[in-house]
Amino acid sequence: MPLQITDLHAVEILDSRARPTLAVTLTTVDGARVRAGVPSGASTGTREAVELRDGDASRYNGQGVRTAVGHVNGEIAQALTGRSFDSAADVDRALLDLDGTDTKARLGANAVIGVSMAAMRAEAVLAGRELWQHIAQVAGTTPRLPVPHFNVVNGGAHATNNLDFQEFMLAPLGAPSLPEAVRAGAEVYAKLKAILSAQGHAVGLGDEGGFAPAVDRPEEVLQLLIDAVTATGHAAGREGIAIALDPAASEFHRDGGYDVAGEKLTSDQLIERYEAIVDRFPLWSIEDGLAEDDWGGWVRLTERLGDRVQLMGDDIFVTNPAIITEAISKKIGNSALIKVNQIGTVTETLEAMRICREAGYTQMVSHRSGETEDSFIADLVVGTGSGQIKSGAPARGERVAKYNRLIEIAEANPSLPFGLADA
Ligand SMILES: O=C(O)[C@@H](CO)OP(=O)(O)O
Ligand SMILES: [Mg+2]
Repeated sequence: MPLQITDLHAVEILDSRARPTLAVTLTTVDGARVRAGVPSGASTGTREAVELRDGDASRYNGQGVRTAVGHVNGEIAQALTGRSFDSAADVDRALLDLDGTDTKARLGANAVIGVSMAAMRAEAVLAGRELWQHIAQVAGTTPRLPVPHFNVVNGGAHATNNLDFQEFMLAPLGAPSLPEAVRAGAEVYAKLKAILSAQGHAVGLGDEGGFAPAVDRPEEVLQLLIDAVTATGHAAGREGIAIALDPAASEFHRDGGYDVAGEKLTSDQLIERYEAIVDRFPLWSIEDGLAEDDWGGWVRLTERLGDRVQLMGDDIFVTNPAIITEAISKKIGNSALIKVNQIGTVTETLEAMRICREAGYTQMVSHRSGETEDSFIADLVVGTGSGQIKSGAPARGERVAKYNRLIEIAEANPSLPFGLADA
């Protein structure tokens, strides 16, 4: 069914960090009316699509996002309304043509992704399908419920503590179902809070809803997580709850070295540190273990640890089909983090995921540290069957909106498989 847009409208709203972002409402001639909220990162890769954004909270001036909102309501609305598109992918192509840059810097990647997400939603409504079912149809994939990855301790750019590693996640790989995985995550989260409190730590939260204790050494945090897992009666490891890390190493890569808990490490020393961590803890995945510009280090990291753990590229790959293709040819990592606003259209996101699938790279769909209540990524992960999602802690509305949508899909579709997908 053709997609004929009669109205396109953006409004400036707030993200979960009290910074401006935008929501786009799209109406079709058939009366479908859908909305999409645009997320925004803090530890962004330098090669991400370029959003028109404001500065940090202290420099909030509303100018960047206001410009993006103006582009949706002006130039983009003018170009798209009244036209009939064969598909949401056609809308994405029109957006790319209209922007005319490689990075979406002119119209703003945040303006573009908002319209793109809304177009995919509208197409699903017109096809009479749930969004996840429609995405599976468009991508030619087999739907599956993912293992949620709960970021329960926040550091790096997401918290004001001195912890250099950014994310410590619980991955209930052994859970029998999605709702049970969410329940397990919530149980351990509550236990971790109790353990931290009992040890005199503050239990304030970082940007993604995880605790942000004043602990510097990553190994100490990992031990706390394992204590919380076992104290709730779960097995620590792949048969129960495993651990996933996102050190976000670009953020502590300075002057050619890596600053970890007061030490300056070379790439190889940091790789050795990861090997020791993998020996000692039930770690199953490391995202951005090295910096985005340390491609040589990434090759060695993959040689050393690629058979033992998932090595996922986020800042280094930025959901970019061309960069992922190059990285695959250089045997860098074995997995990609997938963020729709990193590349800027849903079509290119699905293309990045297809390239990964064909190369045997696993994929994890991800939120951003600045989020809205939009749960698009829950449908994206189910529809593409990629088997893994991260959406922060099992707390805070903008994070649980995604987990709750997954529970809703799981309850309504008991025959959907749950768990990791084959690479
Ligand atoms: O590094 C990351 O993986 C993300 C999401 O957790 O953080 P940000 O959105 O700040 O880039
Ligand atoms: Mg990351």
